[in-house]
Parts: sequence; structure tokens; C-alpha cells
Amino acid sequence: MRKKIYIAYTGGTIGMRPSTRGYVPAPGFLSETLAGMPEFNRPEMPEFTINEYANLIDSSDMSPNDWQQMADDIAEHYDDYDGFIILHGTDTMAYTSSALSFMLQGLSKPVIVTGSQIPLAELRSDGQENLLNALYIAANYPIPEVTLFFNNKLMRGNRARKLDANGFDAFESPNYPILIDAGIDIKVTNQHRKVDTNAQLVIKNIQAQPIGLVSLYPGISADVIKNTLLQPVKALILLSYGVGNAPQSAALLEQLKRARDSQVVVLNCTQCTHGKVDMHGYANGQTLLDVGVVSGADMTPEAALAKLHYLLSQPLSYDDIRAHLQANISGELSI
Ligand SMILES: NC(=O)C[C@H](N)C(=O)O
Repeated sequence: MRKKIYIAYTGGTIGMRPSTRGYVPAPGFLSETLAGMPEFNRPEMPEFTINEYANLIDSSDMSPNDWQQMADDIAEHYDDYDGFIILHGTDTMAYTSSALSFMLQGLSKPVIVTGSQIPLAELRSDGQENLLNALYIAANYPIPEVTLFFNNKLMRGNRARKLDANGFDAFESPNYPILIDAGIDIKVTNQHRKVDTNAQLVIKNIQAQPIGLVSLYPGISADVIKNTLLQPVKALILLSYGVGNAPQSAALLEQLKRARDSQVVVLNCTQCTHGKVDMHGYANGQTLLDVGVVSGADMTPEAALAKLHYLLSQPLSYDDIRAHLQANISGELSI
């Protein structure tokens, strides 16, 4: 029997059409375009249903409320389908796939987020290949995780990053092996979660949380951190240098101490694309540990932000949040 896949269409370039102000999402346009592509209805392909969202958006408009809408949508249709695809813009796709990896716990079915760099209706679009492969993989190589499919690679959703604004190979998984390499042969790399048929889906709700994010740069003033902490925020992500280093500025460290004293979690992620934070390596890193900064290890900034939204939405103490940040919840960090 053909598998049944549910497609939640949220917007993004894949379904856009040109306007006088650049590409915009257009209601009905994606389904209309797909109807003219017979390969989607070949007998090897699964059956699919498309739920086009009422408000199709460029993914730069995504917010945690939209993540919640997607999680609820999947929960509502979970028992009726064999797998789920989320069609999404590429700009914030890695944030959404990270957030959903924390929100959808106990998955026994695949959830694949995908989209394209050129609209499906245009010549040379990558949308057809991305969606066709995502559907085929959801039906035939079901991995019970939130994943991101792009340019023949299936990646863990909370490990993926958009690293190329213009190319078709826009996403990478810098700190974790890809899960499926969909070349001439489809190679499953065995780095994924295994199906547990007894797993029960549990939705963890997220409410938008006030989170600050500061990228360090030579000459940064402590006032930048001070002003970010005034917003107010419940957590601050510090994008530090290398293995987690920051300037030894007394004024800057004072601000981080004040954050700790007012129970604002400070999470240290590296500006480097590859590798992980280890604040024990240098004295400059050690001073951050001394003022209570938590290591983000090899988490991507996207996963770190989503994880903070997720943890701050739970009834957890400051110490609990610090502990959970350093623990592996959904495969987002290597310990
Ligand atoms: N390629 C894309 O989908 C980019 C678009 N701006 C979006 O994220 O919705």
C-alpha cells in the first residue's frame, strides 16, 4: 500500500512568484504548480496531502508562534499519516527544524523540513528535486527525527545551518554527520535515531522568550552587553571566539557577573562554524566559567536559540536550565 505523507506548506521561496518588489508567496500557486508535474504522481511515490497555511510567509517573518502552529498541526494529523514534510523558506529553516526537534518528542515517524532557493515554478528550480526526494525518503527511508533535506542531503534538523545565501548547496551540518546521502544510491549513514514503535508523541509547547544575542568583536564595549541585559532578557547567547574565548575586560566580565546574579543564563557558543566551545583551554575562557557562563559545546547558534526558547518555556529553575543546556536533549550537542 502506498504510504501517506502530510505536507504542511508554510511559505518560502519554493511556492513564491515574482512581484514588482521581488518574490512573494502566493496562495494556491504551489499546488497549482505541483499539479502540472506528473513525476509527483508516479506509482513509486507516496500519496500526499498539502495543507497550505492561511498566512504564507517569507521565513524571515517566522516566530516561535509559527513553530507552535507547525507542532500542533503535526500532532493533529499524526495518527493519519506515515510521515510529515514542512515546506519552509530557507532563511530561518534551521531555526524551525531545531525548535521542532525539541517540541516534537517521542517521534516514531519522520518529519522533514525542506524548501528551495529558486521557486518551484521557475526554470532550474531546486524545489522539485528537494520536495520529490523528501517525499520519497519520508516514505521509504523513514527516520524518526526532525530532519532537514536540501541538495541531496538529509541532516539532523538541530545540526543544520544555512551557510550559503546563493548556492543550491545552501545547508551544512558542520558538527554532525549527515543522516542520508541521496546520490545515485541512497545511503543511510546509521547516525540517526532508530524507530521505537512504542514511542508516544509528546508536544512540548513553546512561548516566545526574551533572549539576547551578542557577537563579540575586537573593541566591543561592555555597554553593548549591559544594554542587551537591560531589555529585559531571560538568557543571553554570547557568540565568542574560537573555543569560547572573550576579552578579559573587567567591565565586560562585571556585566556577565550581574547577569548571573539576576539569574539570566549566559550561553557561550562559538563564532566558528566547526568545532566546539571548551572554556578550559585558555585563561580567557576560564574567566567566563568563573562568572557562570555555560558552555554551548558544539551547538549551532540556531539550535542554542531554539533550545533556550524551549527550556525557558518549561517550569524550570535557573540551575535546571543551566544543566539542561549542557545535556543532550534531541541530538543537538555532542558530549
Ligand atoms: N530561499 C528561501 O526560501 C528564502 C526566503 N526569503 C525565505 O526564507 O522564505
